Amino acid sequence: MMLEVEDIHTYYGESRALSGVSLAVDEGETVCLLGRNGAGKTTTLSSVVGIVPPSQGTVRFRGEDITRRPAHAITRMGICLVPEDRRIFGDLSVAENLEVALYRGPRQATWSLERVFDEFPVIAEFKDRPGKTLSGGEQQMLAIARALVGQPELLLLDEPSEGLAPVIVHQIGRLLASLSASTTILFTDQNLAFALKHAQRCYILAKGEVVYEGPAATLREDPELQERYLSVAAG
Ligand SMILES: Nc1ncnc2c1ncn2[C@@H]1O[C@H](COP(=O)(O)OP(=O)(O)OP(=O)(O)O)[C@@H](O)[C@H]1O
Repeated sequence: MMLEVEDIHTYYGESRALSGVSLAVDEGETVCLLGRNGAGKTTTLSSVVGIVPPSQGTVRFRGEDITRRPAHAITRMGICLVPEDRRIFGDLSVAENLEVALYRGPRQATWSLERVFDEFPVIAEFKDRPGKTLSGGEQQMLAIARALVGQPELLLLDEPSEGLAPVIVHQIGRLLASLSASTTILFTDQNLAFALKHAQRCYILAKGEVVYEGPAATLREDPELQERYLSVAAG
C-alpha cells in the first residue's frame, strides 16, 4: 500500500474534526474523498501531510510511520498537496512560483521546469507574469504544476474543480486523467459527476467518519446512497 491512514482522530483545539478515519490508497490508484461541506475532507488531507497532525491513529507512507513528521519532511518524501485555496505567491512570477517548489533531493525527478512548460502551455506563456494576474483556472493549473515539480509519488488535490467555469473544469479533468496514468492521486471534490468520472474508488465522509467505501462505479449507480450522504446527485 502506498498510503495507509488508520483510525485517525484530528482536532482543531477542543473541537473534533475527524473521529477515526481509515483509508488506503494503492500505488497507481486514483481515489476520491467525497462528503458535504464540513465533513472532514480537507482535514483528512491536512492530517496526511502533517499540517494538522492527528492526535490519535497512524498515517503510513510505503509502510513507514509518518504520523508525527513535520509537513516539510512529508513533502520531501513525495506527498505533495494542492491546497483548496491554491496559495499562489501573488507577487512572484509564475516561473518563480515553480522554482521555490522545485525538489532538489535524492529521489528521482521526472518533472523538470522544462517539462512543465512543455506540458502546460498556459504556464509557459505566462511564466514572467506575477501569479496574482492569473485567472482562477490558470492559478489552479499553476498550483498543480507547482506540486508536480515537488516530484510527487502521491499527489493530493483538494477540490481541484471548485469555483471554476465548466470549460476549465473539463481541462482540469483532462489533466487529472493524464496524470493518473503515471501518478497515484487522492483528491477531494464536491462535484460528484467530476469525482465519479476520474476516480476508481471513493470514500464518503460524514461528520468526520467514513460512511462509505467502494468502487466509483457502484456509487454512480446508487442514487439513494448519493442522496443520503452528498448534497447533489450525479448529473
Ligand atoms: N481551522 C479550523 N479551525 C477550527 N475548525 C475547523 C478548521 N478547519 C475546519 N474546521 C472544522 O472541522 C470540520 C471539518 O472541516 P473540513 O474543512 O475538513 O471539511 P471539508 O469536508 O473539507 O469541507 P469543505 O468542503 O467545506 O472544505 C468542520 O466542522 C469544520 O468546521
